[in-house]
Amino acid sequence: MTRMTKALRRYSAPEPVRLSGRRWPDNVITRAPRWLSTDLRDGNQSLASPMSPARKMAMFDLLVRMGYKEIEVGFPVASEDDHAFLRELIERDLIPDDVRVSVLVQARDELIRRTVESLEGAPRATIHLYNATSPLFRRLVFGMTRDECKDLAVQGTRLMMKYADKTLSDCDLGFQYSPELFNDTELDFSLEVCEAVMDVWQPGPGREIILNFPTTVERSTPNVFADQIEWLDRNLSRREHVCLSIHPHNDRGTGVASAELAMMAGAQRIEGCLFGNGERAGNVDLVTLGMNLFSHGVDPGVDFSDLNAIRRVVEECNGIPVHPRHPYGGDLVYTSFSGSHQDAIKKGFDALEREAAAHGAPIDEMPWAMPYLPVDPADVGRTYEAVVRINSQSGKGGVAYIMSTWYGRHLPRDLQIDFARVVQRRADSEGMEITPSGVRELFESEYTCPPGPPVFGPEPLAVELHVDGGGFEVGAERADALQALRVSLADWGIEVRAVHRTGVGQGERDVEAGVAVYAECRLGGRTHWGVGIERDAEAAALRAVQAVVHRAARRAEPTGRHHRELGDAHEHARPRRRRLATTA
Ligand SMILES: CC(=O)SCCNC(=O)CCNC(=O)[C@H](O)C(C)(C)COP(=O)(O)OP(=O)(O)OC[C@H]1O[C@@H](n2cnc3c(N)ncnc32)[C@H](O)[C@@H]1OP(=O)(O)O
Ligand SMILES: CC(C)C(=O)C(=O)O
Repeated sequence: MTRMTKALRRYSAPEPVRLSGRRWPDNVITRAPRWLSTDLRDGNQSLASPMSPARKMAMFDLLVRMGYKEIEVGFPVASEDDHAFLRELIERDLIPDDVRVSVLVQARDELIRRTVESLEGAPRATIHLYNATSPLFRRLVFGMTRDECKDLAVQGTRLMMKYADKTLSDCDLGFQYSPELFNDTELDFSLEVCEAVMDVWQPGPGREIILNFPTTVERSTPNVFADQIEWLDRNLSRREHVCLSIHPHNDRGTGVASAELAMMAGAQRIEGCLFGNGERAGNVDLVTLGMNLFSHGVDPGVDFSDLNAIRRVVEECNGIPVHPRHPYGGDLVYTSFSGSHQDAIKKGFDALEREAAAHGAPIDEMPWAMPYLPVDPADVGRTYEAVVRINSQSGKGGVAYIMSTWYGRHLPRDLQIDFARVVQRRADSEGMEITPSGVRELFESEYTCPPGPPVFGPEPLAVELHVDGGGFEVGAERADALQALRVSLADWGIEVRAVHRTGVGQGERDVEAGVAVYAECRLGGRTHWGVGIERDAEAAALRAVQAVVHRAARRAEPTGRHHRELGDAHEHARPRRRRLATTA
């Protein structure tokens, strides 16, 4: 018996909710909830080194820039830093008119008094009061009965209102109450406490109450939380004056799912942190939630269009790196290494370009239907550069993608296959990723030839292929020239099987303009590819064939067997009827 098997009997699943005729499974999320960022409170309190005032300010600025309208800025009685930060926001008038800050406090007289005082001068703010309500906490932490526990919340609310009456008469004051450990609390008791709190606060027209239900430690599957929220949604009195808020944690890794199902069940507001910072496995991740909405065409009401910059600020403020696989924002989430994924992505981008051209519309206005990419990286400020990266798992699609997107080289299919083998050999031998510039260098060393006549065999092959003068006739049309080239090369035992001509210069990194000719030739009994890129098609074609000869020579060089091949190839290359043109 392993240690874990033995330990199994220590755990049990929480009770499911008995809810008949549940409605949430049929609901669809069609609009964004109200968001509250608790980066500066729950997020901050989970850090080994809580944020300095400067880091807090950077986080606050970011949240405001992104469009968050409700921001929990701290627990003012927790630390001098929290208090000072709140005072700075108020005294320097740094809270935009459409932003409401909130502060958290326990249901303890002295702490409530000081919290209310810390808000003095704020034009608008929300006080967030909490106490734990679950049976475990009632027994273990507070030693209280249900009634005493309810009374703690009721007294806390009364005290908050009493102090606020004195100190915050000019403040547009909001109130939020959270039964901490809601998900572990008997539903009827959560309701009883909330109703008692509402009896004190008296929500009504123009006087909302935010009732916030946390999965303080996530312990159930998300459907159970959704059932709990639907049950509240059905049973809370004064429902139209209640903002039903949730505060999911992520202990089981299902914080986002819990939040989404709870929205379907009636939650109107969500509290969380950017990139899921927060206690233990984090608060629910506001980036993923917002981007999930976006990916369904629902406006999240928050701007993620420069996700890299957002991530940098968050990493800096929290001192915690965002995982490379973090949904939407991680370094690797728009990147594919594996061949079949790359092939599908390349085909997807090719189709998108074709469809955009057919509609005469820019690509970024076309519907997004891309294999393996749930959203367009460009929509969150990412480039396509990292979409495909090359290692030993890659295939021809990926290699072709790099060559076309980065360098504007649109390789014919058979050359893609040929080059993918070359890349695969290199990736296998080096056992690591090959960068795009590495791919290009490999391509050039394989398929292009250095300037000057090609070296072929022990003696230089005295061939320089000229377009005009002596070698072969060049017609007025490019096609004629290529045809002439084809005929003439046949004289040399070089069979040009296919010549592909494309423009170059559409790559992200390569603005070289001109014509690329990809020549597939038979020489010495083997197929060789060569590439020429020149200003005009004829020159490029000649350069391509020259590259073929060069490559054939290189491939024939190293071994005895290859030397024999070289001899054969040399033989094959001797002119049978006429020379094209020779250098001295
Ligand atoms: C799930 C959450 O994230 S809740 C927010 C948690 N965040 C924080 O705790 C960070 C800020 N907290 C602090 O800085 C400190 O805890 C303070 C300043 C609030 C209080 O500090 P202290 O009074 O020194 O001590 P401490 O936190 O240990 O207090 C625990 C006491 O508060 C009581 N308590 C805890 N939570 C609450 C609450 N919500 N309402 C009323 N009493 C509470 C406990 O029962 C305990 O009482 P006891 O001393 O009679 O046993
Ligand atoms: C104070 C409450 C909302 C909380 O942070 C939690 O329960 O996680």
